[in-house]
Amino acid sequence: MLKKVLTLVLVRDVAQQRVLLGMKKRGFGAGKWNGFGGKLEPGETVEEAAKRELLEESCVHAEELLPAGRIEFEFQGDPCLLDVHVFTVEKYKGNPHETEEMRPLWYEEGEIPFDKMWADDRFWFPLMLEKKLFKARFLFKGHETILDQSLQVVDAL
Ligand SMILES: CSc1nc2ncnc(N)c2[nH]1
Repeated sequence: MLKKVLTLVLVRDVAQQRVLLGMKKRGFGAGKWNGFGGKLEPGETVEEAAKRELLEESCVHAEELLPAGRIEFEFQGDPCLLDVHVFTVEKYKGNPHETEEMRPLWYEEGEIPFDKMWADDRFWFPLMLEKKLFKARFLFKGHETILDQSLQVVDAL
């Protein structure tokens, strides 16, 4: 199996109990509210890539990345496994702005639009919001159906 490392960043306004999501405007996952992130560039650490993608996609500058979880995605029939490092950001600079990639919007923690997001999010978002480190695996059939999954709280990633 080929493995591709990706980053996924959720910005939190803890004071107002809100989470920043982005409406993906093109490419993989277009039409869904997502976290921010993407691929690593050559020579980049996971953290550097996470900060860069967040800035590029939302104009928000992360001052501190908090590891939140690790998710492995498999898509039936696709030999490439996605190894996603999930981070939350509570200390950041700048206000979210729409970019070519993403239209950012703050959502109240109790009103996350799970039915307009990837199907996996509803399973791990609650752990992320409770600051419980998690490891998960999802086997997708297409982009909407989860065939198999595992999710566990861990002491360390
Ligand atoms: C490939 S499956 C996937 N789940 C996701 N959840 C939130 N934001 C993403 N970009 C996600 N991708």
